[in-house]
Amino acid sequence: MEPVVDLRGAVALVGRFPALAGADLEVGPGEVVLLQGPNGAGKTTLLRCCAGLVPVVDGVARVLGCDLRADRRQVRRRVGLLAHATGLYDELTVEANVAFWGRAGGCRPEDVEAALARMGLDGRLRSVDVGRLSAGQRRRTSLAVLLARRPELWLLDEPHAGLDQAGRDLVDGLIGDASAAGVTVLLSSHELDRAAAVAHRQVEVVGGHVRPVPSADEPPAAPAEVDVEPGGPDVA
Ligand SMILES: Nc1ncnc2c1ncn2[C@@H]1O[C@H](COP(=O)(O)OP(=O)(O)OP(=O)(O)O)[C@@H](O)[C@H]1O
Repeated sequence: MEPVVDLRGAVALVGRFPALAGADLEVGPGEVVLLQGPNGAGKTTLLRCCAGLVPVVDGVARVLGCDLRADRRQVRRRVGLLAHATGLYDELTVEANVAFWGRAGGCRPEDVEAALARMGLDGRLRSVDVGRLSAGQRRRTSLAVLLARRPELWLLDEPHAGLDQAGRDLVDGLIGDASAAGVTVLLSSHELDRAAAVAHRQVEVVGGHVRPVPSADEPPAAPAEVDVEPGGPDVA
């Protein structure tokens, strides 16, 4: 089966800066993969790259079977990106935003209703303009948009940020349900304990490269073999 995300030596530019500098990552259907790594490492760029928003100039970059180097626009309808910038319209209500962005992604009216209910936005908040929402309520609205669009690949940039305890638990539940339904999830987070609990595996992004992170129950790597000259190693 073809991987959902298939990056091999992918180089992606942000402006003229190669924020992905030869990234390798393969993710299969239904997998939940956590991207960890320091500030500026390239996590957001990797997620945006998979959403078809960043030009890939070298290597292999295929997402959901689409060749991002040939045409990165075709993948956009099939993925859901939860980003720092919400893209929501301040002057529209929560419900109107979810309906607008949901329809742009081809969703049905019942998907909008189900998404609002799942995110706890089906009461008073549905009629409130997004410009009047708190940061956490906006985050919930963005998540409702993502749910309504029912994407095949979820790309979540710091999905727990700005949410209260109930909201964080809700996000974890959404990720678990999505994965159980065969949806693939890539998420970045600095809240490693919480995010690791919902992920099947973790990778580390450093300097625009991706490295595996061994799982806690994997045996530690064998020590590297060292060639020792007869007479023993030099001691400084
Ligand atoms: N608009 C831009 N122009 C130039 N360089 C940029 C731009 N946006 C990001 N970069 C650079 O690309 C690199 C990767 O940034 P990215 O936002 O992907 O990192 P990150 O791992 O998501 O960081 P954080 O944990 O702080 O969110 C950084 O070195 C950053 O300075």
